[in-house]
Amino acid sequence: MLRAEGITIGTRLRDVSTAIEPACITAICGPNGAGKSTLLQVLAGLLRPEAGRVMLEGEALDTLHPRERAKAIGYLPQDAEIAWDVAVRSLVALGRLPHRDRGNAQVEAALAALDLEALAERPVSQLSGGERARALLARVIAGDPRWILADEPFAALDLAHQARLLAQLAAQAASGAGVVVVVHDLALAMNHAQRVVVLDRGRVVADSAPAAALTPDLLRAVWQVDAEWIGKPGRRALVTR
Ligand SMILES: Nc1ncnc2c1ncn2[C@@H]1O[C@H](COP(=O)(O)OP(=O)(O)OP(=O)(O)O)[C@@H](O)[C@H]1O
Repeated sequence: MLRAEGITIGTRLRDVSTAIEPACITAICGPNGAGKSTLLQVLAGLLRPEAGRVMLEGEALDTLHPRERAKAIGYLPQDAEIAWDVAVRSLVALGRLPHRDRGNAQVEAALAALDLEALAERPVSQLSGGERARALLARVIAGDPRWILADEPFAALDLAHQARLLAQLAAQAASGAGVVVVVHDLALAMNHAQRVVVLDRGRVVADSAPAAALTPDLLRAVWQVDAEWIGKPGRRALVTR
């Protein structure tokens, strides 16, 4: 379990508690500025809360050695910058740093999972935005973390690569990883997450199975939109009125 307990950071997060479970996909949703990225950074141990704490599998996250934390948690920031212009394969291999091994098998598997084999020798400066996003995610997956925290991983991806990434994240969850994604696409959360945490102005306003969390009433209260879900479970679409 990855547990946030009473996290407060100014008005960005106000007494936020949630328990993220392994072996499933949790979506964090909410309007712009709701605190989603802030919460993800806190869960990754990259931002210290003013009050509250994060517990990773029963231990306080801030007591773990940074290398142990990096092995356990793979974090993909929103708009990640790449400091060095290395080849894609070398970038993905950086995901093995906490393990202090080359992890060739994991690197090749991550390249394949994100459809990057043909780009493996290309310098990252010569990638499109979506290709770059896939390379950064491959770096996270190559580290084989027990927890994957990804901030809007689908934002730059075309439809085919979105579907492929979803399948990849679902496979990681099926093999036991806890997957947390920040998403704006509520249909994606509804259809593919097992759990949805909704933030509004720094507070948790829903934390449950998607259909119970993303009700038309909540969409109206939080996003100020009149909308309804159509279609069958697992294939829902959101229609605004
Ligand atoms: N470094 C910072 N210092 C102070 N306030 C910040 C900082 N970064 C973000 N904020 C503010 O904290 C609030 C939450 O920001 P956050 O990035 O977590 O929102 P978000 O839900 O991820 O938004 P978006 O959907 O626009 O990406 C916002 O009001 C934002 O302006």
